[in-house]
Amino acid sequence: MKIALIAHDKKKPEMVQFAIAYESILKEHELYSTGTTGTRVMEATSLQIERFKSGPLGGDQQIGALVANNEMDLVLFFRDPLASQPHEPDITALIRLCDVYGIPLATNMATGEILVKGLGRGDFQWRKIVNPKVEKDV
Ligand SMILES: O=C(CO)COP(=O)(O)O
Repeated sequence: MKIALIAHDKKKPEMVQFAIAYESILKEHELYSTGTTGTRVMEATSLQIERFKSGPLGGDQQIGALVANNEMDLVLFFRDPLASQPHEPDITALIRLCDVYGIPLATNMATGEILVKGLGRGDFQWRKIVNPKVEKDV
């Protein structure tokens, strides 16, 4: 499974704690992130993450392109709803693409925990049907 980790600045500490707590599940999967989020998570865990550009420089759009190509199975995007972002259109576009393609998306840690626990239980088997590129056991 391919999983994207993205967090706005105020939510990065939560994302790091989340990645530490669920490292044993996350390490079984291919991880992607926007630039700074990936750096923070890799500093705090032994997870290997393919980092894209920072969000304001196009990272959300790069992840959106994977969603549009059916090459992303889960997006964990801990948004900051209390700060305006210079790249708000990119954020909206990524969330929209997840809905267009029916990709599971968590925009806060509470939902992220439910999805990752489901991932650990094998609840994402259906992605193998809609995405033949998913070969590993999920
Ligand atoms: O801005 C972001 C998502 O919209 C996150 O980008 P960074 O991980 O580079 O901070």
